[in-house]
Formats: sequence, structure tokens, C-alpha cells
Amino acid sequence: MAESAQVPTLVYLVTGGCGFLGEHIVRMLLEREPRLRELRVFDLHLSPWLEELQTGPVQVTAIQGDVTQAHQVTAAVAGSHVVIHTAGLVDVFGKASPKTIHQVNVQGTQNVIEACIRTGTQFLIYTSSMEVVGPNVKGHPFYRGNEDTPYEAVHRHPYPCSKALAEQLVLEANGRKVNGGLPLVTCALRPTGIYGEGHQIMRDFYNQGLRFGGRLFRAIPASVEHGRVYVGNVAWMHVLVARELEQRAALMGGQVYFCYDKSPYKSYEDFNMEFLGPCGLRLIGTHPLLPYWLLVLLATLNALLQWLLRPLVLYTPLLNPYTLAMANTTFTVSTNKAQRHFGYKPLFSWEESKARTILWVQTLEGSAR
Ligand SMILES: NC(=O)C1=CN([C@@H]2O[C@H](COP(=O)(O)OP(=O)(O)OC[C@H]3O[C@@H](n4cnc5c(N)ncnc54)[C@H](O)[C@@H]3O)[C@@H](O)[C@H]2O)C=CC1
Ligand SMILES: CC(C)CCC[C@@H](C)[C@H]1CC[C@H]2[C@@H]3[C@H](O)CC4=CC(=O)CC[C@]4(C)[C@H]3CC[C@]12C
Repeated sequence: MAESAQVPTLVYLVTGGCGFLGEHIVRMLLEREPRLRELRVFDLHLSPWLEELQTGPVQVTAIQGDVTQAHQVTAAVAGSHVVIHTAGLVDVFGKASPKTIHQVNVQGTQNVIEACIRTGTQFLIYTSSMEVVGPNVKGHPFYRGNEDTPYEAVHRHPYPCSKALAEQLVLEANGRKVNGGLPLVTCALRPTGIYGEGHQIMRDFYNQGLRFGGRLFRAIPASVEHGRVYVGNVAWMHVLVARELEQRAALMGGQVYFCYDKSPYKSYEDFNMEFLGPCGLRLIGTHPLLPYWLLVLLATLNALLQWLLRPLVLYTPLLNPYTLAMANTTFTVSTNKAQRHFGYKPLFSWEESKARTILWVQTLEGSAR
């Protein structure tokens, strides 16, 4: 990458730049990457807030496009120095078909890789997921593990399967020659469950709580730890990797990194209450109110209903066998690989991450406070 202290020269492309995480990456790049000349934001649906970014010193180019369309991806990638591939179909509720999930997450990623090779773009960062590892189909706990912790990563659900395949494609592409003869340098970031401003599932839980008179009912034992990471810190990791990948290509190329910060280890529901509590919601029960076998039955019934109703209506409840297994299986990470490899330290403390998220929940429509 050509570097200059005075004249910004770099062109970055962020796919999925209008999504929950993508927006944070885009805004953080504009704030914290002084070498940026142009930022291309590629998404299936362009957000209106992109317009307000057009007035700054960096040229922000909005590109409406589909990662499954190879020619659109190639056109967007051509001439960029770094690609951050965050676009993905995040669906664990059965909204999209397994085929569509595969097309977007796997074929879309293959298109991004081929586009880099065809156009000579040398640096590719992929937003993977903890789901590439687990929890696995057997419900084995992963307790504060790191990138090298042995774990039987076996999945059946289309979303983790697609993320695992896509990550593998990205890592295997490391070292391939791009147009011009230089090697492609890739790496994958694996966030745990992301939270923060704009998180749709947090919004859903909040609205559900309001509908139940400010109450949520405990379904998962408090002892089950679920890994969470603040969206601002995930975005910061992407920005740092993009910045360091050229200088540290030998070390970082082909590597995976969990995204982590100082967010506490808690159950999925107790963690949500860190934000929803100060916004007026209460979590009822110190133990799950329903026995686990009944939850399994309800989740199975939901799956059956989804299948039966599919020709008529899309029934996509929060509770299904997969989401229940996810929430009910311990999966947390404890690692410093990102710090060792590229000097990552969380940009936002837990207190700041919490305060920002609470502030956002308070702005939501129907807010209890
Ligand atoms: N939300 C979470 O807790 C986690 C998310 N991830 C990964 O982070 C990435 C971003 O996720 P979120 O921001 O949560 O999801 P999101 O749904 O808010 O953002 C995804 C973006 O990709 C875009 N997109 C979808 N299909 C596309 C296509 N065919 N072509 C172009 N753009 C397309 C969407 O329009 C959206 O703006 C995904 O790759 C996801 O797998 C990883 C770990 C945890
Ligand atoms: C009371 C119910 C049983 C609670 C259901 C909660 C679930 C909807 C969520 C529990 C765990 C979440 C997932 C997890 O944080 C990891 C993820 C990683 C991703 O890459 C995408 C999102 C997700 C699958 C996330 C989705 C919601 C949960 C299943």
C-alpha cells in the first residue's frame, strides 16, 4: 500500500456497510483511518445516513449491489487497496432458505475473493463468526477458550455451516497471486454475539419486555455463559487489521482472531439485562420459569409450525431448537491473540460500551424511560 503522512491515498471497500456492524466499521474508518482517500460502501440496501457522510474530506461512494452477482462485486472491488467483507445473511430464525443463505454467505464470499484476484486487490478481511467453531450440534461447552482450543466444530444449521465454509475459502485464498503477481493476504475475524447501538435482537427483546408490562421471563440458567462483544470494539478490530495487514502479512495472513473485549461473562439473558434493566425492564425468576424439556418441546413445536405454515405465511419466532441450543450452551472466549499479533486493545471499556448501549435503548420508540 502506498503510504503518505500528508496525502490520503487509500481506497477501502466495505461490503455490508449499511448493516449493524457495517455501519460501525464505516463510521470508525472515517474517524480513525487518516490515510483513507475513498471509502466504498457496498450493500444490497443503501441507508439514508450514508448521505450525511458525503460532506467530509473522504470520498464516500455508495454502491448498491449484491455479493452474489460476481460482476457487481468485481466492479466495486476494482481499484481498492483493502476489502472488508462484512456482508452476510444473518438468519437463525428460518426467514431465508438454506440455499439463499449459502448463496449469499458462501458464493458471495467466493465472488469477493475472485474479484480481489482479478483486479489485483491484495488485502481481504472477512467478518466470520464464533459460530464457525460452536456451539456444536452436541452442545459441548466452550469455556473461555482461545483460537487454539481443541473443539469438535460440527454444525447442521445453514448459518454456521455457511460461515464455516466461507471462512475456509478466505483462509485458503491467503497467498494466492492477485493480478500483478503479488500475494493475496487474508484473515478472518470471529465476533462472539455482538451487541450495541443498532442491535436488532436487543430491540426485539426490549419490545417483547414492554409488551409483557416491563417483564422478561428467565428461560436459561444464569450459569450458562454466552460470549458477547461490543460492536464498537469489533469495528475497531476490523480497522486495526486493515491497517496492519500489509506490514505484518507474514504473521497475520491466513489467521483467525476471535473478537473480544472486557464485556463480562454472563448468560445471554443476564447480559441483556445490563442494558434493559436500566431502561425499566425486569427479568423475572432466579431460575428458568419453565423446565428445559418444556422449552425443547415448545422450540420443536415452533419448528413444526414454521414448516407447516410456510406455504401460507412466514412464521419466525425467536425460540427454535437452534436458538435454544445456542442460548443454552456455554460458549465464551478468553484470548489475547489479537493483542499479540496486531496490538489490539479494546477502544471502548465495558462501562463505555454499556453506557452507549443503554443510551441507544432509551432512544427506541416506546421506551419505558
Ligand atoms: N450480529 C452478530 O451477533 C454477529 C454477526 N457476525 C457477522 O457479521 C456480519 C454482519 O452482521 P450484522 O451486521 O449483524 O448483520 P446485518 O444483517 O445487520 O448486516 C449485514 C449486511 O449485509 C447486507 N447484505 C445481505 N445480503 C447481501 C447481499 N447479497 N449483497 C450485499 N449485501 C448484502 C445487508 O443488507 C446488511 O446491510 C455478518 O457477516 C455476520 O455473519 C458475526 C458474529 C456475530
Ligand atoms: C429465550 C430464548 C431461548 C433466547 C433466544 C436467544 C437467541 C435468539 C440468541 C442466543 C444466542 C444468539 C446468537 C449468538 O449470540 C451468536 C451469533 C453469532 C452470529 O454470527 C449471528 C448471530 C448469532 C447467531 C446470535 C443470534 C441470536 C441468538 C441465537
